[in-house]
Amino acid sequence: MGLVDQLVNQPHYTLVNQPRENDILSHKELFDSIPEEYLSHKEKYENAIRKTVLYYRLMQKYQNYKEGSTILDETRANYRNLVSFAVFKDYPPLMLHNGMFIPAIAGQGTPEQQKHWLKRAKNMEILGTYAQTELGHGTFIRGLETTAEYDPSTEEFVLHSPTLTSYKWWPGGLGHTVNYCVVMAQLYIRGRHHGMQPFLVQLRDEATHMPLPGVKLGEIGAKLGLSTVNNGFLAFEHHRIPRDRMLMKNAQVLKDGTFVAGPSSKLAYGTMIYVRVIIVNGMANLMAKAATIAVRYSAVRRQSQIKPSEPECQILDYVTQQHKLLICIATSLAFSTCARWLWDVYTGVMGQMESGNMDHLPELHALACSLKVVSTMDVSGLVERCRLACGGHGFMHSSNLPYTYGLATAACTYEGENTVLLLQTARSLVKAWQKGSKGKPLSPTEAYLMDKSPVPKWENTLDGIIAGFRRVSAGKVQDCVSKIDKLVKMGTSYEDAWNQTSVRLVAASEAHSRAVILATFRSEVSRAAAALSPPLSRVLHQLVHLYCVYWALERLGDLLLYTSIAERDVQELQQQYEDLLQKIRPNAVGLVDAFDLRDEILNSTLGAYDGRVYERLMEEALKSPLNAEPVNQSFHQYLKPFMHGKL
Ligand SMILES: CC/C=C\C/C=C\C/C=C\C/C=C\CCC(=O)SCCNC(=O)CCNC(=O)[C@H](O)C(C)(C)COP(=O)(O)OP(=O)(O)OC[C@H]1O[C@@H](n2cnc3c(N)ncnc32)[C@H](O)[C@@H]1OP(=O)(O)O
Ligand SMILES: Cc1cc2nc3c(=O)[nH]c(=O)nc-3n(C[C@H](O)[C@H](O)[C@H](O)COP(=O)(O)OP(=O)(O)OC[C@H]3O[C@@H](n4cnc5c(N)ncnc54)[C@H](O)[C@@H]3O)c2cc1C
Repeated sequence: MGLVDQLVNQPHYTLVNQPRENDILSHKELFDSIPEEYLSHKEKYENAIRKTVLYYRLMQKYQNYKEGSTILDETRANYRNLVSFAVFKDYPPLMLHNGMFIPAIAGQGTPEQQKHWLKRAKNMEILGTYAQTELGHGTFIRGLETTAEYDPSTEEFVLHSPTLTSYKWWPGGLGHTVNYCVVMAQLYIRGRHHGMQPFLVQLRDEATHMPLPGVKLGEIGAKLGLSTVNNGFLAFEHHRIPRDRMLMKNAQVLKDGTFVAGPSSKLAYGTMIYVRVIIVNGMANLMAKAATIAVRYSAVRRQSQIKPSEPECQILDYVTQQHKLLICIATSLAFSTCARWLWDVYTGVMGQMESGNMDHLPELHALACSLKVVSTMDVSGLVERCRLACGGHGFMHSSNLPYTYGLATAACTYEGENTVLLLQTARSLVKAWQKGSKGKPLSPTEAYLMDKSPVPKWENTLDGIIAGFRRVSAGKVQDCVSKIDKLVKMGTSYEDAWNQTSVRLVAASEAHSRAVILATFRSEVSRAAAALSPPLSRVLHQLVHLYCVYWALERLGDLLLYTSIAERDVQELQQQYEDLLQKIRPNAVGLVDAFDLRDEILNSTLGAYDGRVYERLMEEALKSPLNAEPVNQSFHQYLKPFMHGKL
């Protein structure tokens, strides 16, 4: 399906904008009469549960899960991601149920386990989360302390949290919502350690919802965002579960305690790769939402004059405002394009692994890490830029930009903290360099590292810019390898040499990611454009061009170091950029309208389609409980005595 077909006809569009009678968003009981900002911490959660039940009941009614259609396809349709923005400004308490619990069973369970548990989970008969992170460890998975000791005499695993730092900490929905979870624990059999394995554990009684004996549960408290996700803590006190609760698709434990290893110990980490792939698309959606809000507001808002003789102009006519916002439109398209490309890579590798071929897993891991990092890093920064571009009204919760920032920035940390994941990709790049230097073939996305041709004359074209970013990445990787080799030759251990080079390694990893993103965005749009009308093809190519030139200007230092770009090229690039802003400006509102995000999904006083910004801001202000009375009781209780010197 071409790019714009994907844009306009993505599955979720058919689901979200389906005929009125089936339209979930037409059910107004899903929405809040009182803005959730005015609810207490506890009320917010309870209201979120109310809406969750309504939302899922409607989803099950309207979004018929085709038997055999995997949760991966449904999630890919963006359906939940987009429509849930309408019902929940933050993510719902069941975000992890669909986002990780079900995918973990699908990816780690045997066919029998999938048959039994996936059905119950998809029918919402049980609710689950994914419990890996602990109070003391998030990144360093091998350092996690929760244990699962196999007892062959009873054919059970004994789960235990030996220390406070071993308490599971963060899993969404864990506090008070879910009654099951996939727990990642260190497996021991007769005192021997068999690595991290996934266990499907019941936490609460299915009838009373009371925590089971030996299970301690609670929520971790107020956070920067995601206030309705009910992130919680979990501790086990020698809690016993049957042997068949270890998810045994990859590794198995036989009745007598024999451990049968899987093809790779890293397969237990497979759910994280899947989620990182999904996050890239989620970021594209968040960017589309913020860009729609900020661009529409910038078309409505008039402020100051460009010429004294003229009326106040749309703030979108300021080139500085175009500089802030047009890259946001291009960024959303870039990441939605890359997300579909990465999803196809993911499904391809999963298919190969089903037949035992693990060869492409390392490249997929490196790609998933780097694209998850760059998409979350860029979108967090650009959503904040959208907020700032809307002045004071962008600071209002009713604009929905602060919430959108919270959703984006959280993803810089969860599913692998960004620095750590860039170092993972760097690990892959250094290994590729070392492999290529021995004449061995490299993976398709890393093959450019071995381009030893002389640095060509710089060209201010898309090909020239993409080739330039590849030169930067290859140059940075080579510098890292040289520094590490030099340190090791001086007697430094490889590990210390790696750590001393890690700032450069992170930069090399980001450069590689940008080279992949620019090339993918460009090629996918070119492929789609062939099927489009000339005007549409032209504007999409303008966005690709803007995206490439923007990042070339953002990374000038690197290009000056590793390519033959000269001063006059830079001047020309800057002019190209400003010309593109001027060309795209007339289509800016049409482009965000093409994201086709309904008012209910935008959930924003500034981004509504009718542009009645001021009326909506006032409507929302009057919903504040403080506006229910002209004088608040605190005047009589505190201020008046204080002002009269009596307090
Ligand atoms: C807007 C949002 C949009 C959408 C959202 C929708 C859904 C989202 C749903 C849920 C998201 C919400 C909440 C998030 C939930 C979580 O956060 S779950 C917990 C996530 N935690 C992590 O990601 C932990 C990060 N840490 C790690 O991954 C690893 O510890 C490490 C990779 C950093 C280091 O691992 P080590 O064991 O130390 O090993 P290493 O020596 O570095 O690497 C060993 C080899 O293993 C390879 N490898 C590592 N990880 C993987 C993997 N996942 N898959 C495959 N291979 C892996 C690595 O490459 C090494 O290989 P070598 O050949 O080089 O040895
Ligand atoms: C909103 C939210 C939801 C979450 N949901 C879940 C969930 O549902 N289930 C779950 O299991 N977890 C969940 N998490 C936890 C999340 O996966 C962890 O926070 C994340 O993996 C980072 O681990 P950490 O918090 O221990 O930070 P650390 O790993 O302690 O990182 C702290 C700092 O140390 C640095 N650092 C750590 N290791 C290295 C290294 N090797 N090299 C260089 N620098 C390093 C990091 O870069 C970072 O700057 C969630 C987190 C958030 C914020």
